[in-house]
Amino acid sequence: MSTSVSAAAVAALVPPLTGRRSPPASRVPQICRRRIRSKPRIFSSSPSFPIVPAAAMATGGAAPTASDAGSKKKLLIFDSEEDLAVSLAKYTAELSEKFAAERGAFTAVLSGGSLIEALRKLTEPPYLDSVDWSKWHVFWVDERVVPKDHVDSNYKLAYDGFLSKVPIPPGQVYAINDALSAEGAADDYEACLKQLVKNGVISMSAATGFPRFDLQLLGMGPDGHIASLFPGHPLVNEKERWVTYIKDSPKPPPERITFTFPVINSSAYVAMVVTGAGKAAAVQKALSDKQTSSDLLPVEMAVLQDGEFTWFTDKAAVSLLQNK
Ligand SMILES: O=C(O)[C@H](O)[C@@H](O)[C@H](O)[C@H](O)COP(=O)(O)O
Repeated sequence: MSTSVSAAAVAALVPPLTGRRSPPASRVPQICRRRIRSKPRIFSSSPSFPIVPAAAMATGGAAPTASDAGSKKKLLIFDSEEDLAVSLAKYTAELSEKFAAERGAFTAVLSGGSLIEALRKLTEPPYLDSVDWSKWHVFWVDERVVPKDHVDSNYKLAYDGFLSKVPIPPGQVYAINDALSAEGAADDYEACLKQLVKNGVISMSAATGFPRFDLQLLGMGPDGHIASLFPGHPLVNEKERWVTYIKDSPKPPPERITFTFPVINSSAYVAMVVTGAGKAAAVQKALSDKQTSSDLLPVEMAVLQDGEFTWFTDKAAVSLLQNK
């Protein structure tokens, strides 16, 4: 398992990304550290949730382009988790190819939880060989403040289930500094991101002034939380910080760091991977026509400024939706 170094080390060690070339792996240091029918079903829950043609999905043909993005939302419903995993791998691989070609790097953000298992097809043929893993830069939307070899660590979860099986240069995997307090780890991670923006590895959103990650792969809890942004917690209103911390997370462990909504909402692409009946009520609220602004779940506050937001769901997760 990789070890981490401080964010400050990135400034000195990660070379700027120029043109279409990413830093050679050797020069990059350790981090700062259904059976679906043949095609997924695409569902529109309200006029504000437009149907996007399946061709725009990674089901074949060209990968989606940034100019296609706008602020689109799509809901994909799979008959099985297996089919979801197949589609998610293809979607992710095509975005990797698109961003690697356009900017010489692909910035991918992971959450913890069941998302990692849903990414398993990326570690198998054809993607194991066809994806240009040297272009990947991996981040966490949230992390538990525990040692990286702790059973609760999102880094460990991702390393064991995904990162150890694909040849991403270790220096392009940005884990938190687990020697620091929650406050310190959040500051350190934000400093790391700022340095990587300076180096051109992470894009900036001209529209929001926050970093614009190429793809954020997120999960949602049964209570509608995403990242470590929980319903009713003041952190959901953070407008300045890129990364912040929580010491009273209702989901254990209590101490975590998390991206803020301005960073999540500046993404180019978000894949929201949600399966199981336990999440059906939150999915129903999030995709219902009757949204009220007073009691939004965190997942409802994930509204991209200029990007494409795709729900990857199974039948159980959408079982409470009408007209599915
Ligand atoms: O560290 C965490 O706890 C996660 O990042 C968290 O936001 C997770 O993604 C959701 O709770 C969904 O988890 P499941 O998919 O396992 O339900």
